[in-house]
Amino acid sequence: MGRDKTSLTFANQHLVCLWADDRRFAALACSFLLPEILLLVTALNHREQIKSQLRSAAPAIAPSILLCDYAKLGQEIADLQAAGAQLMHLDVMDGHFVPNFTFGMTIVEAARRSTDLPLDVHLMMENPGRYLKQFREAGADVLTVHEEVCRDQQELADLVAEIRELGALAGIAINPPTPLEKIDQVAADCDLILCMSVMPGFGGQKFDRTALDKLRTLHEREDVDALLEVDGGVNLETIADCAQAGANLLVVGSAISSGENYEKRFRQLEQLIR
Ligand SMILES: O=C(CO)[C@@H](O)[C@H](O)COP(=O)(O)O
Repeated sequence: MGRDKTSLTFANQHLVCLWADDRRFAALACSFLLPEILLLVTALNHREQIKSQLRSAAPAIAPSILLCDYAKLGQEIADLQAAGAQLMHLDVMDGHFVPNFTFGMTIVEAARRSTDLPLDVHLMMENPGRYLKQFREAGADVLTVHEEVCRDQQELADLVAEIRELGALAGIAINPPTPLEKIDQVAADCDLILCMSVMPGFGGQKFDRTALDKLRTLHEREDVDALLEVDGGVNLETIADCAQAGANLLVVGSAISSGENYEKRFRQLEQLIR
């Protein structure tokens, strides 16, 4: 993507020179640039469309497929959608950043073929920049990277820019011990902020209430237009507090997958946030 940006800037500078020289050359240069411009416009449109879809659904439950039965993934996703899900949350774990493995782009791609709902892909991994394009091509609509894997806020900002250029919503996630100051310079320029309410890696952990203060602070910041998401230990006891604190997207894993009837569990949870 850095290369694309450079080539665009380079081409733009030449366009200006050529325009001064000869308008026919400028028109020719324009036609070379058209595919790049169309790609940028398509990416922008997709991102805006998914963002407004999620904004109108909010507050929305984002079921995590972490604990689902992967032998029947398509059916699990269909059942969650029938129960009322308006997006799916997919947890990618690399065994380095978190002490657990899950899956990569093949499962994201399988999920993509199973539903038209937005796929919210949480990258719990080192070096996410290496794989952003592949996850996007597999069908991710939201790509969330962790602050903790970045050297500094500039690296985080670069990942955000790259995700946006790929046409996905750019999310940044912070673990419970990470203070909001660590994302201060990027918060106003991303599409989603995920406040983890457990240390990432496993479902079924106890909710950490420090996430609520972060959500409240972000919700009050006028310069932050990002969707606010919370993940970990969100269940019948904690979901109302999360919504009240300003969470737009509430990731729920075990509180849904442990129940036999997804629809009933969905209704119970939804009643607490409406
Ligand atoms: O990211 C994670 C776990 O690290 C999750 O998305 C889990 O799937 C949430 O599971 P519960 O805490 O709701 O059981």
